[in-house]
Amino acid sequence: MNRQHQYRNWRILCHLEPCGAAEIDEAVKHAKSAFGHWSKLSGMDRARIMIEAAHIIEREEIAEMEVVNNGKSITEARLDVDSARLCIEYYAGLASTLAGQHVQLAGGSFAYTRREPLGVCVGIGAWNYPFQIAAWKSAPALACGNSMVFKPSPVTPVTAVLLGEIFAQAGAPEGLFNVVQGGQETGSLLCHHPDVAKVSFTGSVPTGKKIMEMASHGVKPVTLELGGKSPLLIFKDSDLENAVRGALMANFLSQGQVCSNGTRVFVQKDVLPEFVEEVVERTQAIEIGDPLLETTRMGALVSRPHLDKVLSYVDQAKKEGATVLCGGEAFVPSDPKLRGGYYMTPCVLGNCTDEMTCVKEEIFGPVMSVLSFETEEEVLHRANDTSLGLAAGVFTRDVRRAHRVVEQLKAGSCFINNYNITPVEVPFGGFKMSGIGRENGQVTIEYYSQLKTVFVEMGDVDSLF
Ligand SMILES: NC(=O)c1ccc[n+]([C@@H]2O[C@H](COP(=O)([O-])OP(=O)(O)OC[C@H]3O[C@@H](n4cnc5c(N)ncnc54)[C@H](O)[C@@H]3O)[C@@H](O)[C@H]2O)c1
Ligand SMILES: C[N+](C)(C)CCCC=O
Repeated sequence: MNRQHQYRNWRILCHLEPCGAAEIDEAVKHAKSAFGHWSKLSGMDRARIMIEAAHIIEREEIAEMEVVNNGKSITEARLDVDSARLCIEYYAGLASTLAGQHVQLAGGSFAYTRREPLGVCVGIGAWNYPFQIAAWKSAPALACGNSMVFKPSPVTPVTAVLLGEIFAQAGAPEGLFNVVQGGQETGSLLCHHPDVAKVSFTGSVPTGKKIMEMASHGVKPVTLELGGKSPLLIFKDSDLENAVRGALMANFLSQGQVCSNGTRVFVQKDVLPEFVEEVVERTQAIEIGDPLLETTRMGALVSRPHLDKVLSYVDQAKKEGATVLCGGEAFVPSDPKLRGGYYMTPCVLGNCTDEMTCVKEEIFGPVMSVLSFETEEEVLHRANDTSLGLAAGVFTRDVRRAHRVVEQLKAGSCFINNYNITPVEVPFGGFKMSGIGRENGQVTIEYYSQLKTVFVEMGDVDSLF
């Protein structure tokens, strides 16, 4: 097929220029100036503006723009936007609770601690949850009194700009949340900028390592939310209906482009045939197509090169001996306006073994690898045999087994009898090479603030000299 014909339905959303050193300098300067004002406000005053931003998010139709930005279904985009809104509300609630400690010392002297903001924080986002990532980073940063310069992925540059407009509309001081566009060069300029106090990054492990290295030059703290190859353990005593639902949630949200996905599905041998039959039937029933339709459950992958990469993982799996139980092919929707879109049929791979590439590497697409196991000890060893540790899940009716297993799973987020839920009140982040620090939950306040200790002498100086 000639390329012109194949891609005739391409539409250009907008033209964006990557920001260079001068633009980055300007953005950081604005953020620094906003920080001066914002950091002096009370938590209650910061909260008021953040709550207003959350209300605007509720009123605006952002989800449709996210669909166009990323390709995911409107149903999922609405959930992502809602998670962004909830996150901003949650941290608005925490803004006025930030407090230090009072410590009594001898002779009436005392010390107290102050929780202070860091300054200008940089956020660098991945393309799979563009709006949500911008909110998950900016909400705790702003609640603590910081300002932010945010760089979305150049693949999905649109909706972070909307968030910037929303904060401004809500009454945030000019320069509080700035969006800069560009790829790795722009990101690198941000990490190296001397007036940047912290870098919070979401993306791949190789880029995460570079971010950490760049930040180390300025001894800047980093939050790294990186990749995963998470295990999902399904024991024979589990409620199989729920386990199948969980496996689908663990693999096919956002066209499988989810860091926390449980792509290594270990099923106890006794229930493997039943599980496979049910999971394949449900996977084949997933409605693929126009992501703006209410009935669609799987939209388009993010780009042509990414679709090609995911399909090549399926080919490689076949060559290495896995069985394609369903899907794994490029999909051409019947609607002519969608032809040339980056669709594929969700795939379940059977007969997988631990050495296969599909089981070892993060595919970041709708490809579930099913593996069989016999004992708890064996599956725990295999589940933990990876350098990554973002998430893990277990399905069982045995409550003692559930807690015993999660205690031994080496992952930052463990799910018992569910998968891929991320309430904003709960910390999220990885063990091992899946990252450093946490997003969401109270603990994230510690990643966007620093403690100052103040000693107060009530007597005379007891000098040794
Ligand atoms: N743990 C999490 O919360 C989480 C969430 C979403 C995605 N991810 C991971 O993200 C990856 C997919 O996203 P991606 O392809 O956008 O990742 P990526 O690492 O290619 O890019 C992420 C961001 O980093 C920027 N970047 C790239 N090189 C840079 C450099 N040298 N200096 C500064 N910035 C640079 C990119 O422009 C982009 O904004 C997957 O591995 C996935 O698991 C993790
Ligand atoms: C909301 N999810 C589906 C758990 C995704 C969290 C962010 C990771 O990519």
